[in-house]
Amino acid sequence: MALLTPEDLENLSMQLEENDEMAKRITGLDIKGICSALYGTEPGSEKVAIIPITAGNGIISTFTSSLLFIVQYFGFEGFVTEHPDVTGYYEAVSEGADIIMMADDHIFTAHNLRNEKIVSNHVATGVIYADIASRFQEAKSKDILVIGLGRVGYAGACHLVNKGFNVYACDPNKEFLQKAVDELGIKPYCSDDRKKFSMVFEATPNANTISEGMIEERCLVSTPGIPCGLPPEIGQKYHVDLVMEPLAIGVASMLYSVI
Ligand SMILES: NCCC[C@@H](N)C(=O)NCCCC[C@H](N)C(=O)O
Repeated sequence: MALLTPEDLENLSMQLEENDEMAKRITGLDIKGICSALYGTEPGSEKVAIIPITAGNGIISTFTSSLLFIVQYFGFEGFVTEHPDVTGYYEAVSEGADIIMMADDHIFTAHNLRNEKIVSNHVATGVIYADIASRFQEAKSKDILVIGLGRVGYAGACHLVNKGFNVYACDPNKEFLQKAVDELGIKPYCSDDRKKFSMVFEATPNANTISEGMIEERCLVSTPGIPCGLPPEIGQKYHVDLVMEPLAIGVASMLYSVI
């Protein structure tokens, strides 16, 4: 899994506001509205503790401060613990945190101590980006393309199947693809079919995974992927609406899913 870098998190406020406006324009709902529709929840007085974690590759300089900005943007009270790791956990609980957020190099989690709900960033991110793709108001069918069936893509594909969409998917890993066919009943996407989509959920850590043979003239691409899977020239040529942001949309989904 590619780790975030401080460069990914630069101008987070501007990226979040631009994507919030884009989501509102093309789906009719802003990110808060999509999260509420997804989970049937609304923020209350939950207090969120964010704990820096030194394991593995260690602390990413702007990660916890970015999380604090995001938590507050979505209407929660939040604080970053003074200490990392176990000491930070003890501090968080002692300070009355309702929700704990922390990440090592493998799992980024939100855990609600009051209702015991817990979620990983992979699942929460896959679900919300897939949901955004499925809400394209100009879509003329329920056909939707999922590119990438790893932990994020699979969670998104599962959500779309449950919502009743015709899910086509592709992944270079044939085992990932077969698992999704067997367990979710998705249809393998083959570029030879020359089928075009107006809704694409892209969940790969690779650039340029979207080719022009895949997309309709009016199309929504929704992706948490870094780098972006949509080549800029194709985005311009097809007037693609792109929802892509490195951290905040997935974090909003995590928070609303555990309250
Ligand atoms: N959609 C967001 C996915 C984030 C994930 N790819 C990542 O970089 N995880 C590593 C975070 C490490 C944080 C560090 N331990 C800290 O606490 O600063």
